Amino acid sequence: MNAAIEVSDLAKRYGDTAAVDGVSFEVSTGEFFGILGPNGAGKTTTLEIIEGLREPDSGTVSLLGQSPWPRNNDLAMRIGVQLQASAFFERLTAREQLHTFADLYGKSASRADEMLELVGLTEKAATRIEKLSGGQAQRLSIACALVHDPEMVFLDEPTAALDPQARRNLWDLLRQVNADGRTVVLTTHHMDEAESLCERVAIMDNGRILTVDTPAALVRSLDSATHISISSGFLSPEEAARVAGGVATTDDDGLDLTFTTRDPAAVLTALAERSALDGLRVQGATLEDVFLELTGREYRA
Ligand SMILES: Nc1ncnc2c1ncn2[C@@H]1O[C@H](COP(=O)(O)OP(=O)(O)OP(=O)(O)O)[C@@H](O)[C@H]1O
Repeated sequence: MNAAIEVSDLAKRYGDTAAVDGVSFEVSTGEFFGILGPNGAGKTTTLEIIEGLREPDSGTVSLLGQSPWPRNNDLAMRIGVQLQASAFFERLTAREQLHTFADLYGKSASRADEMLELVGLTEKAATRIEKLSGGQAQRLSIACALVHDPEMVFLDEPTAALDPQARRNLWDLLRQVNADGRTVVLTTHHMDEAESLCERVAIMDNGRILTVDTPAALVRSLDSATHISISSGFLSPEEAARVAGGVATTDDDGLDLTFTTRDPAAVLTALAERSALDGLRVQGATLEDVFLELTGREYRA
């Protein structure tokens, strides 16, 4: 594995708060890596230390083979950091904003326009920052992070405060950024975002990393049951018991008849044989179940 980032035993305190408390992980070149955790878990602090924006109390970071602290220009040219929309220059249009960033990095105006196109904002080029929607502003901030063609991009909660459609559009953009060969590291408190985008996820809570793996492996490691529901009223209790057939428990709340099983194929086959598939829903374990298993707490972002 060719590590783009190596983080070892990182720690950072703010007064009594151990914001980052012994964090270690590696990210390989070209990987889409996520740091997932609830508010205050320490994601932003970890990211800022890796980006070279904050000095750790202890521990080491190797970013593209170099130390990000104190800041050095070589690294600054090779990484892209998505700024919060509030960090934009005031009163500029989207195009002026991006041209200003391109200029700072010694890149051409045509490169800036290409980035505007990439993030789908060409039509909004002449719109002033304060008139952009939340999703458009987020996309512009991603364009700013990409304008100097960095090898690696850092995004801190890139889809916070977006509606579901805008989030999905942004996911497509981020997948494309990664497919273009860039290493992408993002923080998120959305389980579904981590599950959908990231090749590997570090689950963080109270300044510590609880586990790091692919979302699929994390969910598989739970060995948890699958819930299969159909609408109530299509099967008698006797038939439901036959479908369960000793491999499932049943629960009927008057709306849904739910089978909980570790052998979903058997239950689905028995339901299909009876043509009892009305309102079918199949729910496997999710990263939320992984968080619950690791912390004993429900996940609340
Ligand atoms: N500049 C600071 N001064 C004091 N405490 C801080 C500072 N920055 C962060 N903290 C505290 O450190 C802890 C970790 O914060 P951090 O912002 O890294 O978490 P996070 O996982 O990114 O959370 P969020 O999703 O809410 O941004 C929190 O308890 C926070 O209150």
